[in-house]
Amino acid sequence: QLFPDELRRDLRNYVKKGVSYVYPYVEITFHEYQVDNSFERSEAFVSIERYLSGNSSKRAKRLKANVIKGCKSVFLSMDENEEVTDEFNGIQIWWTWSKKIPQQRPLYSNHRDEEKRFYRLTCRREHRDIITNVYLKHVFDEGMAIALKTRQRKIYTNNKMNMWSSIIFEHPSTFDTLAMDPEKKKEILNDLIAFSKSKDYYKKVGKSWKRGYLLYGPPGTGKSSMIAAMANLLGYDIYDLELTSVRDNTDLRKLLIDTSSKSIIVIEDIDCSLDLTGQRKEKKKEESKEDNKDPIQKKAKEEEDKMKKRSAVTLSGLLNFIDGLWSACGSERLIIFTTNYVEKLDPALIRRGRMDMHIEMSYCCYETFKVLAKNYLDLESHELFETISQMLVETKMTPADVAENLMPKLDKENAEICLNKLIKSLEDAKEEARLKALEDAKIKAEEEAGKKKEENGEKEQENIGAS
Ligand SMILES: Nc1ncnc2c1ncn2[C@@H]1O[C@H](COP(=O)(O)OP(=O)(O)OP(=O)(O)O)[C@@H](O)[C@H]1O
Ligand SMILES: [Mg+2]
Repeated sequence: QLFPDELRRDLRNYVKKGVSYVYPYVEITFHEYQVDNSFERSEAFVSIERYLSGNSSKRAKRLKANVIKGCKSVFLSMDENEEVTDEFNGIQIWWTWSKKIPQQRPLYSNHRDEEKRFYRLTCRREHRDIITNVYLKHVFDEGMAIALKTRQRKIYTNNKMNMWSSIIFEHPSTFDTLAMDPEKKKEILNDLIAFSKSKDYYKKVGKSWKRGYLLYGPPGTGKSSMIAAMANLLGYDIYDLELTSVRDNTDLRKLLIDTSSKSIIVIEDIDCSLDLTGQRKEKKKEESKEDNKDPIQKKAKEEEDKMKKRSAVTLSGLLNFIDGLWSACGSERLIIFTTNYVEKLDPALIRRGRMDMHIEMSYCCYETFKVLAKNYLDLESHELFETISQMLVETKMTPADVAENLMPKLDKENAEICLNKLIKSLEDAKEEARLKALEDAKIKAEEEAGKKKEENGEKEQENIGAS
């Protein structure tokens, strides 16, 4: 034997080293499926796909359009074997993707197309460390962020089987269209943005990353619109929790464990959805309508009442959900309660720390009106604004009603006609309020007179008895 084994091995290593010395690049490959028969696409692959679609579709010459499930826009990616160049801190990186079609088709394969797709990154050898340590993290983070931005958001509601069912969430309300005092709006906006960025802070202080808001105010003042605007701002999903169809605390817990991070959990009308204070309370507006309901509606109402009685979710169950230990599973969540009657709520439910921010949505003031006029009529100022401003001080009207008046109904209705429509309704509302006040005063006077009469009657009786 001319070459002993050892020598041969050394020689081989030498040749390898020599070649890699001449070849000044490093290649890293990312396969779509890490394990051959796994269903799940590798997270790295998906992130790279998104990153490159966002970043380099401008640079690639041949593009491929994809529609991805659960993603709201068409997204472009480079075509097969196309190369795109990315730049990071002055370093050049080349990306390509291609696929391998295996020689032997596996008998059982989970993938629809058996080809194996992969991305390949090429960079210069001296950049290897910065690429693997910094650049790739940047790619993954960006890719995740793009995925989050372009995904279709959902609104979930709990059904009778105690599971969430969802539909696509496409509410147009935003903080621009939301009419309220600009300063208060700014405060809420800042609060939300600060929350969404403070992952590390919450970790540092040892709190789970969530925040509670209580929205209260009369019907039609924009509480639901505010929630939609929050979801749109942060890109969160919404879980609309109907407490009356949750049977007990165990079911509540199960539902909440099933929610994902980056979401808003909403309990609307908390004062009437749960027996929190010992007696059930209904919305006033519903009570007055009770008498002239048709039988079908009445039946439905009875059913609902029955449901409510069956539901054994308790205040302590709910509080546990808000800040009990297990509420820490999952993170980055907002919890929002809405109510028309804040004074009816149990103080334990709304104390600070549980509901971090109390937001009052109130009747339309001049500032609110100005936002609505801008949104609905494209008006920044008008000679009628002055009049309306004064009338809004005297008369309570909800933003919903003001908006209704400002909306042009017919094509020929211009801004001035709409403003006059609003003035007319404000006058009507004022008159109505005046009449109601008179009526109330009359009833009160009658009651008092009745009481006096009774007292006098009793006295007379006593007098008769005494004599
Ligand atoms: N502050 C507001 N800014 C913009 N639009 C508003 C505002 N308030 C109400 N509206 C309009 O009125 C409609 C009803 O408002 P919304 O459903 O948000 O009221 P709400 O406070 O949730 O009422 P409820 O207590 O009955 O649930 C909305 O679709 C919206 O168009
Ligand atoms: Mg609402």
